[in-house]
Amino acid sequence: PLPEGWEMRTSRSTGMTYFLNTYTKKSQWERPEAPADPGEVRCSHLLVKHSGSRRPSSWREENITRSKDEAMELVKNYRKQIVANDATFAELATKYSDCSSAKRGGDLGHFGRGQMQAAFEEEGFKLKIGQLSKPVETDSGVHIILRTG
Ligand SMILES: N=C(N)NCCC[C@H](NC(=O)[C@@H]1CCC/C1=C\[C@H](COP(=O)(O)O)NC(=O)[C@@H](N)Cc1ccccc1)C(N)=O
Repeated sequence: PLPEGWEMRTSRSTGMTYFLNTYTKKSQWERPEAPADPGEVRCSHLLVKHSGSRRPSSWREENITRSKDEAMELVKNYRKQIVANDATFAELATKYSDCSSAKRGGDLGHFGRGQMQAAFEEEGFKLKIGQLSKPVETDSGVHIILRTG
């Protein structure tokens, strides 16, 4: 079968088979090997900054001094609470995320490729809708990402 998100079509002019990415409506001749790239995704994230963050300050804390290891521990703990249904992603992001998106339960809206830092983009585009990422490190700090759209 074809990987997720692709459809097989026959060219009306040449009768040749081609493949359509049903998300971006782009087509290609080669048979796809991987699920179709969604073009853009919608994600929420919970960011825990640390002393090595590119901007070690946030709405929560003027001067962030925790170590990267402490940030990683916090993120793993938040992830455990979400997976155990002890708290929702939005509740924890609203309370603890060092990103301004905390005000929106962590929602970043939709974004395409080339907008976010590489590690964040890679994970965000890899997640299925509704899936929670493992901890992801960027120059901003340590994130957990929830794909919502
Ligand atoms: N929607 C966009 N295109 N906004 C520009 C994103 C820039 C991009 N940001 C990142 O890659 C990380 C991952 C997600 C958030 C983020 C970092 C920072 C926090 O880290 P800091 O910059 O203090 O190091 N939050 C932001 O940018 C926020 N404006 C994101 C946002 C907040 C509210 C509503 C929408 C988006 C980058 N290329 O640096």
